[in-house]
Order: sequence, then C-alpha cells, then structure tokens
Amino acid sequence: TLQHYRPTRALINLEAIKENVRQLKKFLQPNVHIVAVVKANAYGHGDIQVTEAAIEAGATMLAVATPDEALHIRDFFPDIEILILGYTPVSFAKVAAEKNITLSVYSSDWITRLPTDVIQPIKVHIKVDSGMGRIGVTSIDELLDLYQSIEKSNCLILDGIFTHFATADEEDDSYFTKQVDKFKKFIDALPTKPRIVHVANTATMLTKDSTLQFDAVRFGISMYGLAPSPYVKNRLPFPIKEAFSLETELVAVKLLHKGESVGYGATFTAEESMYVGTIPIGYADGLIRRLGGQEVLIDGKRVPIIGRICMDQCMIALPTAYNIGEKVTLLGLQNKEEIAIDEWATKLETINYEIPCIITARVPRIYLKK
Ligand SMILES: Cc1ncc(COP(=O)(O)O)c(CNc2conc2O)c1O
Repeated sequence: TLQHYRPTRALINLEAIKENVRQLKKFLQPNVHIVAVVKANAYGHGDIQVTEAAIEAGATMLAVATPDEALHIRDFFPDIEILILGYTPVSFAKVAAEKNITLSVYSSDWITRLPTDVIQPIKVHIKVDSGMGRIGVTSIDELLDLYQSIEKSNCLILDGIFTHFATADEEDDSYFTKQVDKFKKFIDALPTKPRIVHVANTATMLTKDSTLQFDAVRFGISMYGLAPSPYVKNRLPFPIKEAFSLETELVAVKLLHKGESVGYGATFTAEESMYVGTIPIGYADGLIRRLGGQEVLIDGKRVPIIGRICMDQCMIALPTAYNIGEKVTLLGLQNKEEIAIDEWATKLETINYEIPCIITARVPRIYLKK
C-alpha cells in the first residue's frame, strides 16, 4: 500500500457504512433492493471500499454517475449490477455490453445513433424526468416512443424505469406529490412493467410512504451517515453514523508576540503573546479559504484557524505550547467534542453532500475496518 509521509488523512469508518446499510435493510419492505449510490468516488469516501462494505451489509446493486466510474468498479466487482445514472455516449454502448453495465436511456434519437454492430445485450433503465428538469422523458408520448424503440432494437433490454425527486427532503410535499403522481401515470402507460421500478433517494425512503420503495431504493447520503436536510434529520427512522473524519498533526509550534502577524496578507495580528500551530493542510486539500476561522480540535479543545488558509498549510491558535505531532481533528470526534460535517456545510452555506466531495485526492482515505 502507498506510504503516506504527510500526517493529513481522511479516516473512513467502513463499519459505520455497513451499520447504516444494515439499518436500512431492516427498515425497508422485504424484497426491496438497496442500490448503493457510489458515484463521485462514493461521495468522496472511496468507491471500491464503500462498495465492498455496502455489498457485505446487504446492497445488491450499485449506481454511479459516469462510464468511467462504472468501469473502475467493474474492475474490482465482476458481477454486481451497476447502473449509470447519467448520460452515456453511444460510443460507450459496446463497452457497456461487454462489461454488463446498465445504462439510463431517455432519448429515441440516442437509440437510432447506436452502432449497428452491438450484438451483445445491453440492459437499460428508462429515465423519467417527472420534475427534476435534468435528464429524462417528459411526456407519455415520448415514453411510449422510447419504449417502442427499445423493443425494436436488437441489443437493448428494458430492465428498469426510474425518476428522481427534487424536493423529497423538504417539509412541503406539494411538488413531491406532483412528481409521484406524474411518474405513476408514466408507469401505468407502459405495456409491460420493467423488472426494476425505483424512485427513492434517501429522503424519500426514510420519510415518505413505503409504497414508494417499489422494487429498489437508491441509498446515497445516509449510507455515509449524513441526513439530506434538517427536516429529514429530525425524522430519521433509525440512527445513522457519520463515516468520514479528517485529521492531521502539528508540524510547527511558535510563540507569537503581541503585534506579530500570521498568514498571507498578515491578516491576523496577535493582540497579546500567544502560541500558534501550523498544520499541513490547505485549500489544495479541500480546506478552502472560506473556511478561515473554522474551529478544529486539539487535545479535545476547539481552536480557530487564524490568518488566511494557504495552499498546503494553515495556522491555528493554541491554548498552550503543544508538541510537534499532536493530533489535530478538522472533522470528527476528540473525547466529547465533535466537529461535524454539517458544521462546515453551515459555515460554507452549502449542503453536507458537498463536504466529503471537496476533500481532494491529495488527502489519502484510510479505512477503519472495525
Ligand atoms: C438519480 C439519483 N438517485 C439517487 C441519488 C441519491 O440521493 P441521496 O444521496 O439523497 O440518497 C442521487 C444523488 N444525486 C445528487 C446528490 O447531490 N447532488 C446530486 O445530483 C441521484 O442523482
């Protein structure tokens, strides 16, 4: 395994991921498949290791966003069903057939542009745009036209149909209900019911009517132990455990005298003598500059990042002179104190989904098995 010479690392708790999947499995109606959504390198957690954990805990299908993500996983998992949720170019069709990767289709024109020499079967799921306004058929005519094109095609097998909700994580369910009603009209219009009908993201499967579990649910954010919104967080039907933490160690400690400054622009000046620590993590690791002032944990205490965050390093205020090598936690627990991913999301005025995704590849993911 790669030797890491910098103490900065993301710790991924695979047991937490397994427990989140096991809890969901117990919660779902029997015979509802769990599709582990492992796109974007499993929301920044590491797609191969998360896939292994999710399968072990009961997931039977995977969903990714791009062909390359699908191929990377197929290299390690020869048999599991992998659905590409997003667009795939027709040039990928032959590879999809060879590697048994399931594609999302939503355009008859795409089918007409398929190479004619694709003779091995390709499984496809029809994507319905019931209100996300992203990709998908938007009328029953379009749906039936696509259905016919698939039937007539000599290489496509209709294996599923799905849609995605824009507001499932909100209290007001008016838009959500419109999407559900529209999708139900679409599947009722099909001459035959595909093997797998699936609509539920985390918010839907955890807080909405269990009939919406259909044949499979697409489990993303709460597999990683995060709630999709405050509304859902207050209504979780079972406990979830955050799987991602981020830590490093002090690499320098100094006494800053009154009037001395820290960082680019000398934006922080000591009002009295104080200890300052330097840690080897910066905005090129995903600790973006807007996180200036965010607190981190050292010796179970909260201390702020001071001065501007640099590309590879930043400085923190210390309550006392700690030794080089003292652990610093940027996300996660120390004793009873915790810096949760939601705290960064709030400070950055974004959602928790984005936080593990922005921690760059320069930060190695270290896997905790137990
Ligand atoms: C089609 C589709 N299905 C399921 C999921 C899983 O949703 P969950 O993580 O809420 O369970 C996503 C997540 N898609 C995105 C998550 O953040 N931005 C997105 O486009 C998705 O795009």
